[in-house]
Amino acid sequence: MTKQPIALITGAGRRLGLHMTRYLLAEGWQVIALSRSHDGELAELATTNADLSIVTCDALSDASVDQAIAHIQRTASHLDFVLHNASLYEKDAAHTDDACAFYDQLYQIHMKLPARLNEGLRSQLEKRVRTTANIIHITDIYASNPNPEYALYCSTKAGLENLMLSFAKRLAPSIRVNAIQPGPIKFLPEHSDADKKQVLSETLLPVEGGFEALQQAIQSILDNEYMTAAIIRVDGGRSVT
Ligand SMILES: NC(=O)C1=CN([C@@H]2O[C@H](COP(=O)(O)OP(=O)(O)OC[C@H]3O[C@@H](n4cnc5c(N)ncnc54)[C@H](OP(=O)(O)O)[C@@H]3O)[C@@H](O)[C@H]2O)C=CC1
Ligand SMILES: Nc1nc2c(c(=O)[nH]1)N=C([C@H](O)[C@@H](O)CO)CN2
Repeated sequence: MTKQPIALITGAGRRLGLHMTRYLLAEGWQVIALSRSHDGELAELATTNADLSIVTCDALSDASVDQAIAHIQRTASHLDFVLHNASLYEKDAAHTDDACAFYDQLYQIHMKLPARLNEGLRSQLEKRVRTTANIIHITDIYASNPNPEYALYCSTKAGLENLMLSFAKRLAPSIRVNAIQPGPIKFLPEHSDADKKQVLSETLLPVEGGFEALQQAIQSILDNEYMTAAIIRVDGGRSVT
């Protein structure tokens, strides 16, 4: 009897992470949702989905990450997919008084957490039920062409992309590792109308892509057994303007 595939999603509490949690559950996956809190829509979803388990994980706490990895090592018989989605997106100018602490946070969320999960859960990924296991690093078009207002964010997303290449080399052939570079997918509430207008004016397809656009790219990577160490842009053409 084939066992059910299991996915682990970081930052699953809202937006893309929550969207992908819902999508993979609907596709018949078990989902381990890493989140800083057990409340809101994710907790509500877990009350009606036996295939969804929530694991507390705050990238800013080594103890929290240690406990999350140990819990998954103890309880997950296998893993088929890890989606590194967790992220912090703030301007450097908002952190003139705490730039060092802010940089540390960006490193912990965008680089240290993914690297620790990839290494810490390697044996579960080797036991996958699918042909190959998959790890996808969600980076940003800004990893290749940074927005100087977000220099610290962009540099750690570039680091996340470089980590993808190393893990693709280290974990082949049983585990495939790829990156997706989103463009203007879904603005945050704090984006002003002027910000949104400016960004879309620089985008060949001048609309927000929506989480479904990323979902389709993720599914295409999962379905393609010949993809590893690839970087896929989903940006409405913004990166070429
Ligand atoms: N939205 C867009 O247009 C774009 C998005 N991207 C990338 O796509 C991915 C998804 O984007 P989006 O959904 O907008 O992301 P969000 O900005 O909404 O953040 C994603 C999640 O990161 C988690 N997170 C934040 N801080 C921490 C922390 N200290 N420890 C653990 N988790 C943390 C939160 O999960 P929780 O609350 O569950 O803890 C949050 O829901 C991100 O990696 C983002 O950088 C790239 C370019 C454009
Ligand atoms: N963690 C996040 N990273 C990014 C977001 C976001 O909402 N959360 N949004 C963007 C912008 O939409 C950008 O693509 C357009 O200005 C970038 N990264």
